[in-house]
Amino acid sequence: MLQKLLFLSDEGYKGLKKAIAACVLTNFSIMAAFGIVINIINEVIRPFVLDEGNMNTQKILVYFLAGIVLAVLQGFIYMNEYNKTYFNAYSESEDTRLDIAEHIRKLPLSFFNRKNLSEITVNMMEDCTRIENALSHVIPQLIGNVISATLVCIMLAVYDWRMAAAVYITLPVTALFIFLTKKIQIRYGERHVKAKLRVSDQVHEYIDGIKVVKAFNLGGEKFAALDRAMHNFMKESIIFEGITGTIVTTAVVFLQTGIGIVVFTGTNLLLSGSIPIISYILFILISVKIYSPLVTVLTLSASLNYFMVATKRMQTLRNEKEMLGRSDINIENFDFKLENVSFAYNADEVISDFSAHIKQGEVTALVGPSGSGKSTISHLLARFWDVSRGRITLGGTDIKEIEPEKLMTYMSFVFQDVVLFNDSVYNNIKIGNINASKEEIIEAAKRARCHEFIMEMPEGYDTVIGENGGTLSGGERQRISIARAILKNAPVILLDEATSSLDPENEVEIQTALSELVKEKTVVVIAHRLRTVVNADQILVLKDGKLEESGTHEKLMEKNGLYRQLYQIQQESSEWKFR
Ligand SMILES: Nc1ncnc2c1ncn2[C@@H]1O[C@H](COP(=O)(O)OP(=O)(O)OP(=O)(O)O)[C@@H](O)[C@H]1O
Repeated sequence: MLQKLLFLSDEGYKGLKKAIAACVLTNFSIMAAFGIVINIINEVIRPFVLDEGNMNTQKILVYFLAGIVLAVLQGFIYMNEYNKTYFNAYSESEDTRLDIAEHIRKLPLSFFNRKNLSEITVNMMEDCTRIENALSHVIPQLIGNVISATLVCIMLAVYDWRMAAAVYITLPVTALFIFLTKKIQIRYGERHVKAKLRVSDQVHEYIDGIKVVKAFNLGGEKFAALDRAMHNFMKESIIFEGITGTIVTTAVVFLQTGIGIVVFTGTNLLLSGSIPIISYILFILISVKIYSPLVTVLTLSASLNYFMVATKRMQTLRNEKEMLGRSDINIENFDFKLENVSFAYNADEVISDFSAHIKQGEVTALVGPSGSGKSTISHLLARFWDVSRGRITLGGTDIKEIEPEKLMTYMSFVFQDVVLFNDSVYNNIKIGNINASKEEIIEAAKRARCHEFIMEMPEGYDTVIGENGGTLSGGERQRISIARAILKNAPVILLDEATSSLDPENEVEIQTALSELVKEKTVVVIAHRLRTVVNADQILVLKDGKLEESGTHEKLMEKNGLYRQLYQIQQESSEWKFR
C-alpha cells in the first residue's frame, strides 16, 4: 500500500525500507548514548543514594570509552541514514516526474481541455517535490520513530511495566486526537493548494497575456486579479499554518503530560517502596528523552496530511486514461473513411454525422466558415481526440485501434500554431526525423524556403531560436514547421492554414515545394483562402459541423451553394483596401 501511495518503483520501495531501518538504527544509537549516560549517572550516585560501597571509576572509564566508540559509530550510522534516505528520495522523484511526463504524453487532448497548464505544472513540480520531501524527510523518520518507540516501550515494560505504562499512557490519547483532526488538516490543506493554484494561474495569465495587457492598458485590472489571488493565498496560508500549528502543539502538550504522569506514578511507587530510587530517576530521565522522537512524529504527521493532498491529486492524474491502441498494426493503404462521425469537446456537438472518403494520392480540402469544424476534423483524423460516435478508418482499420504513437508515424503536420522548442534551428527541423543527416535537414529547409533566412542568422543552423521561436517571424516559424513535415516524409499530410502567414512570393515557392511533397500522399488541407484549393481533387464544405456539400471547385461553383458564396465573398474581399 505504501509503495502504491508513494508511487514507488520496486527499487524505490526497497530503498525506503532500508531508509526506515537506517532511521531505527539511528534512534537506537541515540538511545544507546543515552543509556551510557544513565549508567554513568547510576554509577556516580549509587554510593550516595544506596550506600553501596565506593564509586567504580574503572567502570565509569569503560562507559566513557564506550561513549567515544559510539560517537564514532553514530557518525557512520548518520551518514548511512542520510545516503539511504536522500539518494532514494531524489532518484525516485526523478523517475516519478519522467513517468508523469510519459503518461501526460499519452493522454487525449480532452485532458488538456479540462486542466490548465499551471495545474499540470504544479502536479509535475510541486506535488512531486512534496512526495520527494515525504520520502526524504517524513516517511522514513515517521515509521522509524514509531518502530523505535515501540521497541523501547517493550524494553521498558520488561524492566518495569507500571512505569512503562506511565511513560506511554498519553500516546494513544495523542494518536486519537491526531486521527480525529486529520480531516480538518486535509480540508485546509486542499484549500491551501487551491489558493496556490489560483495564484499560479493568474501569474501565467498575466505573463502570457502581457502584450494584450499592455495594448489595452489592462495593467490595473489584471494586476488587481493577481493581487486578489496573492492575498487569498496569504490568507489561506496563515489559516492553514494556524490550524496545523494549533493541532500539533495541542498534541505535543497531550503527549508531554506523560512526564507529569511518570513523576506522579514513580513518586507513589517509590513511597510505597515498590521501586528503587535508581529506577525512579532512570524513568524520569527516560521520559524526558523518549518523547523527542514522538514529538518529531507529531510534527511530521502534519506534513503527512498535506502530503496526502498531493498524493490524491497525483493519483487523479495517474488515473486519467491513456489513449490505447495496437502498435503492431501495419497500414498499407492511406485512405481515410469518416463514417457518421459525431464529436463534442464538451456538452455541445461540434461535428454531427459527418461522412466522407479521403483518398490516398489526392488533395482533400476542408473549407467552411469560421467555427464550422475544419480544425476539429483534422484533429480527429490525427486521433488527438477520439470521436464520440461513428468511426474513422485509415486503410480500413479503425484509428481507435491504432496506438497514437504508431498513427503519428504515418502523419506530417503543418498547423496554425507552430510549436518550436528553445533549441537550435537544426534540432527544431530534426524533430521531423531524428535519424536525418545534416544534408537531409538542409535539403528540407531549402525546399521549405527556410535556408536563406537561416543562413542570415548569427550562427546559421546552430542558432538557438528562443522559447517557441520567439526570435522568428510568424512566416519563418511556419516555414520551419513545413521543413519538419518535408523531412518526415509521412504518407498522410495535414495542412492547417499552411500558407496563411507567408508573404506572396514565398507562398508561391512553398506551394511548389508542397506540390512536390504531397505527390502520391493523402493530403488534407484547411485553407481559408479558397483560391489555394481550387485545384484540390475534392473539397468538403462544412457548415456548423455538418457536411454541407462536396466536389471539385468547378462542380461546387456550378452548384451555386455555400462554397460559391464563400468564394465570391473572398474574391470581393481580395479587392478590399484601407480607405
Ligand atoms: N479545444 C476546444 N474546446 C472546446 N471547444 C472547441 C475547442 N476547439 C474548438 N472548439 C469549438 O469547436 C467548434 C469548431 O471549431 P474549429 O476550430 O474546428 O473550427 P474551424 O472551422 O477550424 O474554425 P476556424 O476556421 O476559425 O479556425 C467551434 O465552435 C469552437 O468554438
